[in-house]
Amino acid sequence: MNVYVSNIVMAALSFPLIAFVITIPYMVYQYRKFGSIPWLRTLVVYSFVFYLLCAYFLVLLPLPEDRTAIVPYAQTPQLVPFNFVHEFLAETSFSPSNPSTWLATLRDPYVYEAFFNVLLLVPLGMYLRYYFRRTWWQTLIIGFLVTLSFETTQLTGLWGLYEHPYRLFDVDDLMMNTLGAMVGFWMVGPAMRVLPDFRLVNEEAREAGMRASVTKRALSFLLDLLIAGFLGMLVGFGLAAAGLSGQETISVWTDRAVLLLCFVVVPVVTHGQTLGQKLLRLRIVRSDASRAHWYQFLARYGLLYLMIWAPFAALSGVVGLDPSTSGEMGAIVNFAAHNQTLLVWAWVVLMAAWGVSLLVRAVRSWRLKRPFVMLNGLISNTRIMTVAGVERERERRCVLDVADVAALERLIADDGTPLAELMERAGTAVADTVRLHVPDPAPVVVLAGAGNNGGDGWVAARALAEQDYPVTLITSDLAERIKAEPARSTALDVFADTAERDLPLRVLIAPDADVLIDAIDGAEAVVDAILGTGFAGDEVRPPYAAWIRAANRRRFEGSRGKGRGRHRKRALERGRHERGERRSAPMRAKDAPFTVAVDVPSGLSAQTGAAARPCLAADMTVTMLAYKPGLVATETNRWTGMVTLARLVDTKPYLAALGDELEDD
Ligand SMILES: NC(=O)C1=CN([C@@H]2O[C@H](COP(=O)(O)OP(=O)(O)OC[C@H]3O[C@@H](n4cnc5c(N)ncnc54)[C@H](OP(=O)(O)O)[C@@H]3O)[C@@H](O)[C@H]2O)[C@H](O)CC1
Ligand SMILES: [K+]
Repeated sequence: MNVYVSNIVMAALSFPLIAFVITIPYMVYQYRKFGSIPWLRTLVVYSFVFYLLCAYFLVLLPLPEDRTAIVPYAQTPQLVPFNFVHEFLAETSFSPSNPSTWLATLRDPYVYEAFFNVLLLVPLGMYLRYYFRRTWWQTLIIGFLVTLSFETTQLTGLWGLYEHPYRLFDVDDLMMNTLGAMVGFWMVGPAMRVLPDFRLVNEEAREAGMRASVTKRALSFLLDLLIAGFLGMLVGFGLAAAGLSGQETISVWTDRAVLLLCFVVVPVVTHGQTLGQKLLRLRIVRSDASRAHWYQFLARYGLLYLMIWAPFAALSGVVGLDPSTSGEMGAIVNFAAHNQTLLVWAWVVLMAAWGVSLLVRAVRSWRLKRPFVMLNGLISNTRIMTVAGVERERERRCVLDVADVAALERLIADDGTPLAELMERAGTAVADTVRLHVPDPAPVVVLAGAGNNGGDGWVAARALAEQDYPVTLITSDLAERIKAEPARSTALDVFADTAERDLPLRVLIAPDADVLIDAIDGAEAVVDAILGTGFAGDEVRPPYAAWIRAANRRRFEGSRGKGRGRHRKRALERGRHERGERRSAPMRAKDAPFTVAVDVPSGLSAQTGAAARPCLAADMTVTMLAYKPGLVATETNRWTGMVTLARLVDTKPYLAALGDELEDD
């Protein structure tokens, strides 16, 4: 027993070192893959590393005294399955019918070793299922391979490091370890219902990763300094080889050249990325996310260089250091040494001003939830954004009026991609969004209007049903009575497909209020494909108004089946959240379904952003082809939730043509 404990202590002692070594690569990998690093993931990954360390130490330690040691019992592999049961029965007085022998059994080495062998890989099975999302058979194979690696390491004497096996290769160990992995796999199953789902954690991390956090920027700067330091070292070797190593001025200027290369020349070549930023998918841009000029990189990093070194150099002058000892900033130091009183004051004032500005910028960024802006960024009019953030910002700047979107659609159709195909892609994009937020098949309600926005809804409904999501599509009329094209043919197509392929998709035509509310109450996701860019007026007509009210009620009040009925009824009568009379947006209910609006939330004018009565409140809006003016105004955020763009096609060439057309007009 003591051996187990001491091995775990050994693992705990070596863990900080391992953690230190893996942290930078881990952060770089996570930032590249997800953009941000949730604490939960770090906890899980580091605990997994610690567990592996414990497992290997338990299996491999203690090592024999010397390389040639022969451990007699370990020389012949034990290949008889269940040998430990025979040995146990042969050597003890255990009798199943005699309870007084049971307790002694637990203290028997054969029993507790088998127990520990099972226990050893229980966590592995848990991690494999919960974090790595492996199936049972993959867990079985991985569990077996891991235990095989333990046993072969023992058999080969740490892969040849020792001349003889120092522990017994035992098939019973293989079996018990693998069993342990499977026990872990089954045990974690029920817990996964309450544990956070890592697919959603990843999704949130991706969203949060759109921002260039302070940590991410600091890490990229650290990487750049490491790269510059390494290059500086190489140059140093070069200088030494050329016999120039002793010359201070040369080394000062080569250091500066290396910094210039890393922080100015490289960004010029890569259009705004130092190597560290490239690694972490960051980019230096102007404050409006447009491309920065070479002199801005120079200003940004030149200022930073001065901000880091000048105060120290000036201070050393002020405190009377010998200019010749302070190296590269000698001139400043020299000047400072001769104007001490003046400089002491100038220095104090500047530092105080800098401190105050730092505080102001920090409070501003915290209150407005905006990234922290560095002083050198402010002066050079540059900032660091994530590559994805730059992309999104640029997309959001390319806003098209609703009439222009229609013109764009025509251009695309004339070029050979018909509207029906665009509808197919639009609906698929919506279904993909639902699947990202509700990763396992669960009931979905699609509210489909009679226009082409509804057509997108029909496509999304089929795409989800194809992935085994039980879908209820609510429509106001029979598919054949839909007037808009290609919505009509698409709906007919989906209808026929559903019957033919027996998809889990039921269509409710003009359901009454109770049926509608029941369907929405049972849904994990709601797709709002009622009204899109074709909506007009400041009131939504029936039956859509009732659909929107039902979806909003479920979103803000929770499901009807879950108590608080009277309270909810009153709230519904007041209907304040629909009329937008509340100053602040109402709280989303905890159990609200994920609500995604197709193109624009129903009731919101895509052109002006004005909300009609009622207007649907979504968690996310997937808008097609281009952002519309009504979606980018911050006030509409409470209806749209986060807005993402589904490009459907590469719109760049068409946008250029459209631009020419608009100019001609
Ligand atoms: N942009 C693209 O690339 C694509 C967009 N698609 C989708 O199509 C819609 C636009 O479709 P459209 O048919 O032009 O219009 P809508 O479906 O948004 O709306 C038309 C229906 O709305 C009814 N309506 C209008 N005002 C009201 C109101 N105040 N109350 C109730 N109902 C209203 C209207 O009924 P009418 O009786 O007035 O005719 C129509 O039934 C776009 O948003 C995208 O989602 C395609 O997928 C292709 C690609
Ligand atoms: K909609």
